[in-house]
Amino acid sequence: MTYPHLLSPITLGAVTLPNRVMMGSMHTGLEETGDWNRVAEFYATRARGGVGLMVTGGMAPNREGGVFPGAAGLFTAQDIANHRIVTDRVHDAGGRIAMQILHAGRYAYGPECVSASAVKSPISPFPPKELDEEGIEKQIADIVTAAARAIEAGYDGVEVMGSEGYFLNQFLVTHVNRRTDRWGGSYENRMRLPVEVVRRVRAAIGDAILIYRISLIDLIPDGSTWDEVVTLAKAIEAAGASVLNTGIGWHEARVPTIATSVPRAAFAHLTGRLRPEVGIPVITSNRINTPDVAEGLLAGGQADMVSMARPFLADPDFVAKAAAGRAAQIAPCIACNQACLDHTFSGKLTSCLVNPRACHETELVITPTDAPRRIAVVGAGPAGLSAALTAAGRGHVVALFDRAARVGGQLHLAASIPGKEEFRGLIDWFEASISASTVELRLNTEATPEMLMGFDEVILATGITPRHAGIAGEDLPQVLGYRDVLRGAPVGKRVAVVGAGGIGFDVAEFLTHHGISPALDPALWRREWGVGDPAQVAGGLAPEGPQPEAPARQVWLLQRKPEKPGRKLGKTTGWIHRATLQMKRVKMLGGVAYEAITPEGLAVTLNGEPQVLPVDTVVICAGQDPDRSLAPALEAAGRAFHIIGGADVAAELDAKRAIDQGTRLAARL
Ligand SMILES: Cc1cc2nc3c(=O)[nH]c(=O)nc-3n(C[C@H](O)[C@H](O)[C@H](O)COP(=O)(O)O)c2cc1C
Ligand code: SF4
Repeated sequence: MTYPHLLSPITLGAVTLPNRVMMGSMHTGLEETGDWNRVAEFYATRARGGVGLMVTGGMAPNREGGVFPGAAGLFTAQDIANHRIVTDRVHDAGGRIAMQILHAGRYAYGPECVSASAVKSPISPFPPKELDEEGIEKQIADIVTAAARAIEAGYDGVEVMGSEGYFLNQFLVTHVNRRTDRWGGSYENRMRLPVEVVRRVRAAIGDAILIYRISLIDLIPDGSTWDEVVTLAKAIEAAGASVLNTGIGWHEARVPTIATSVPRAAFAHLTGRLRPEVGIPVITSNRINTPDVAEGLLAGGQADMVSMARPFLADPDFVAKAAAGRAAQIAPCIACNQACLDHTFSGKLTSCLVNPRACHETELVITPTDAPRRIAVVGAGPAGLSAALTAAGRGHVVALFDRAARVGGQLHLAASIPGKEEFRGLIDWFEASISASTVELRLNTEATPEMLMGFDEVILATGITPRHAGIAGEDLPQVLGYRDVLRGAPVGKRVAVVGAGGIGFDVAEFLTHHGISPALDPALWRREWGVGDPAQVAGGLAPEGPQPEAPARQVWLLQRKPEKPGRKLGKTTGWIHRATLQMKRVKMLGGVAYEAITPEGLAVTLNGEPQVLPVDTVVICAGQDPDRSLAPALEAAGRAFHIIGGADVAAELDAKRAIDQGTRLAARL
């Protein structure tokens, strides 16, 4: 496929971009490391990959507006000099970059946070201080100063963050803005702050690019109406913005907006609705992760540009590969959030499950080898595939063995879960990358110790074997392993899932679901999560609330630990899995002592009370053990080997760790 729309130039103010792809803003934590060479290399790598325009992660305009204490910003001459390292490197690489200014308002983590009114956010422990007239003036002045400094530091423009429920967004809605002065009350008054900010930023930055990120749908009660969004967009255009980028949902919204279970381009129709209302270009965003989807949106008139944020963590060369007819080799963002947003929210540096080099460009350096060796990799799951591809890319001679007929290992199980279909894209990418590489792929082949003897290095990536739960009656026919279930074994109507880790949750989602996956059907997904039309109801939440499909089965999700199931799920996605299972009326129970599986069901003791759960099927998700069955024979033959992935640590299936470990091992062989 070719991408004539995506790869056509567009002019924003004084700057002409070579294509219509923008890397959306992502706070990575890199700036806070103080290693500016590393920051510069992160962006320069993506500039070299051909992206039209990049936006930095949100920079604080002042201390009170930082998302967390110590959030980076342009406060001193040294800060400006540091950012200059980044912009110089990006420009040398032929790229363009704008700096996002993000004032967090009541989302700022700290007692100094400020907002329109003293209305605490449900996701922050800190009630904000209500700003007085002088305080508002100070906030505007600080944002304008940050913009002017960004230009001084060499940025091609700025993005003013006006969505996701941050400071400027907070002034727009009566829910947070209870003021009666000229900054509150009528919509004209409530939008005064963002419009004034844009007007003064424009005056401060000359003809540089000015992006305004506008919230198209707040997904909170009493959010903006569609008429208000359009009114604001027109006023922002008149105030001097070059382009409107779109934001979706406040952070406190209880609707997922970027998770993998959100359909691709689920909100692009709203950008399409805004586009004819304004004269400046509009950018669409969220869950767009392939050039085909992006091209389709532009060709269909939904937007003038496409923002992709996480896809540029997964593959810095997205645009270059699309342009070169190598789209199948673009490492896909599977929207898992495991190494990006989950890291951000745990105070760790952002990276990417698919691409461990993301934000580690200066540290995880993969160079050609000057001593090519023969390397055998056993197991074509994520660990083995990553090791094989990295080693072959460096010039080693690699053979990759797997007893299965396809590469992917446990990724196939993940891909079978409704809402995790993106994993198929990851398998496809591995397959395309292996066939474009020099790796000798030996599928349907059970590697034996004898076969491995002639190699210089042996890597065991043989994965896991599921563990038994140790419950009496586990050998009865109604007891199944999770692998059998996910591969399609018949299951009854009332099911106990034993073990409520990530796999237990996945299995419960699989078992309660029937019909098409909502992730593949935007209308179904919107109904399931209660997303309405912002033109009908302020904020865009359907008045009738979420309307999930009836569950296919009654499921009990059980764990021994006496805590609420799901504690260990991803920081930013755990709530989505819990909410999904609640909608499917799954009974999630902790503190369960398993007594026995009998023809009548599963006998347990719960809160000291013995009882029998009347289930016809029991699915065991009790963890897994490393499969190192080849190790003893190799050891006996005196053959050294490396162990990676689940074969190394099998506590929880962890593709992020597997890919990272495989890549890092092969980078140093
Ligand atoms: C790790 C991470 C950090 C982010 N930080 C910001 C930010 O600082 N400012 C912002 O406007 N959006 C931020 N976002 C949101 C992205 O710009 C984007 O809207 C979102 O990831 C959905 O787009 P995507 O599916 O293309 O990734 C962040 C997203 C991620 C994953
Ligand atoms: S960690 Fe997952 S969501 Fe984040 S960029 Fe990588 S693939 Fe995408």
